[in-house]
Amino acid sequence: MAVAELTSRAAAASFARNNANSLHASQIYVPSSSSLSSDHFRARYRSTVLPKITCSVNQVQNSAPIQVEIPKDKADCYGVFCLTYDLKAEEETKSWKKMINIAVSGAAGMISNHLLFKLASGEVFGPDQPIALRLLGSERSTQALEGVAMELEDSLFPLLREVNIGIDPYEVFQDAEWALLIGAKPRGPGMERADLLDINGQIFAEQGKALNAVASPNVKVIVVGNPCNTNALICMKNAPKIPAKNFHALTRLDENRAKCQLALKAGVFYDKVSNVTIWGNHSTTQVPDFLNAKINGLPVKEVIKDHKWLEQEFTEKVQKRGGALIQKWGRSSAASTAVSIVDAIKSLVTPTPEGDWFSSGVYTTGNPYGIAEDIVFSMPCRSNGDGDYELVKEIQFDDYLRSRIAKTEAELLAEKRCVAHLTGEGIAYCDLPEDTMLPGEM
Ligand SMILES: NC(=O)C1=CN([C@@H]2O[C@H](COP(=O)(O)OP(=O)(O)OC[C@H]3O[C@@H](n4cnc5c(N)ncnc54)[C@H](OP(=O)(O)O)[C@@H]3O)[C@@H](O)[C@H]2O)C=CC1
Ligand SMILES: O=C([O-])CC(=O)C(=O)O
Repeated sequence: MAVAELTSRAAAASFARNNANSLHASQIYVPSSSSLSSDHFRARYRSTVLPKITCSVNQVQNSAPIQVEIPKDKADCYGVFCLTYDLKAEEETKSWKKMINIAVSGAAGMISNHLLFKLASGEVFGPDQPIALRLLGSERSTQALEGVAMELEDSLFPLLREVNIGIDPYEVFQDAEWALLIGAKPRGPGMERADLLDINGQIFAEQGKALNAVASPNVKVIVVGNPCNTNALICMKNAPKIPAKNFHALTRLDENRAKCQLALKAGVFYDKVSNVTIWGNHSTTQVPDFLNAKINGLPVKEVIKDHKWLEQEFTEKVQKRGGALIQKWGRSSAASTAVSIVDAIKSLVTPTPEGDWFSSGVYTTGNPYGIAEDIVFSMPCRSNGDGDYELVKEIQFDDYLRSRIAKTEAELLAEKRCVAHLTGEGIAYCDLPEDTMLPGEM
């Protein structure tokens, strides 16, 4: 075994951690690899001060032990990702953009298991955008997170340059430019919706504080964990340094579901359906808007003449699609949710096609539709591809759409009152209008 340069504590520490079982105590050898030449690699080590255990690393040829420090927790780089390639040293990577940091919570969960591999493949941010993944789990999922990191290692993604895993959001969210907040407690049998709001709200309050403290000041946050609108509001309220506009609740899955149903009814492929807005809450009060939606550039109501179907069957099908899927699959949508997260991010980093828009749960303050201020509500957005968005102004309303919007708005206002203790707005008072459901609970 030839000896790699052990100038890097991180590489040695990582190697030690990953190989501890197969090595003699206190004797750790670093494998030979041409790719470990000092010209092209330098090891990276998170600057966080961590509790340490030390072990010695022997170099085979001179056997002088090197003291390396192995962080006790998991908030450090993982395995092969401790090595950072000098991107400007190679012809094929010279033109790549600066690496971006993407934090993902619930990283050992089902949705993440699809999403992380899409992010790492380049499908989301493009083939010249190297990324670092910062994966947040909990005590429960520490082992599972390592498993995820191992699969990422074994996938040999050229664009994936760093993976950090950890259980402390103040470490994992460090310098995050995107935060995809997926981890949340599922509603258990007999659990009141108010209890779910409280338990998950606490998670998102904590994560908001952590983002505020350590993330990039312009971090874009997409909240997926349910109830995602109110979780996004809580997260935002606990992160006053981050622009409120940067917080999104994922309703893109609902938009995709609506497009699918409209395409099916009209007998066209999905790509002919555009301008679909989901209004309001990611719950069974959400409003899939068929008044403004188009098929082949024509108003949906001109193409689908069965307006009763639109008002009743279509609307209910979209609202309850998550539950229908759980009944078939035995678990909630994970792959299609991951796809919709990809769609949501791409909609922010690429210009919206002329005349079209996308749905996202965003902060209502200043909205042009007369929707109550200070909640997170799904609305039609456009982006010029810089990560930001604007609300679409040219929207029609009729009595049906207004009355449906009022219902989902009332639900979100009630949810907000229920989490006042987590948004810094006083004492919580829960008067949820009825026990409405998450899409997956039907
Ligand atoms: N907005 C949308 O369109 C959709 C939202 N969802 C929501 O996304 C979330 C994740 O779904 P999915 O990945 O399938 O779920 P999983 O149960 O597979 O994973 C979720 C992760 O959440 C974490 N978690 C569970 N309980 C708690 C808790 N008490 N405190 C903190 N974290 C917890 C777990 O991470 P760990 O063990 O590391 O703590 C777990 O890995 C759910 O809230 C789901 O309802 C789902 C589909 C669509
Ligand atoms: O309730 C859930 O976890 C599932 C969900 O949000 C959906 O499928 O839209």
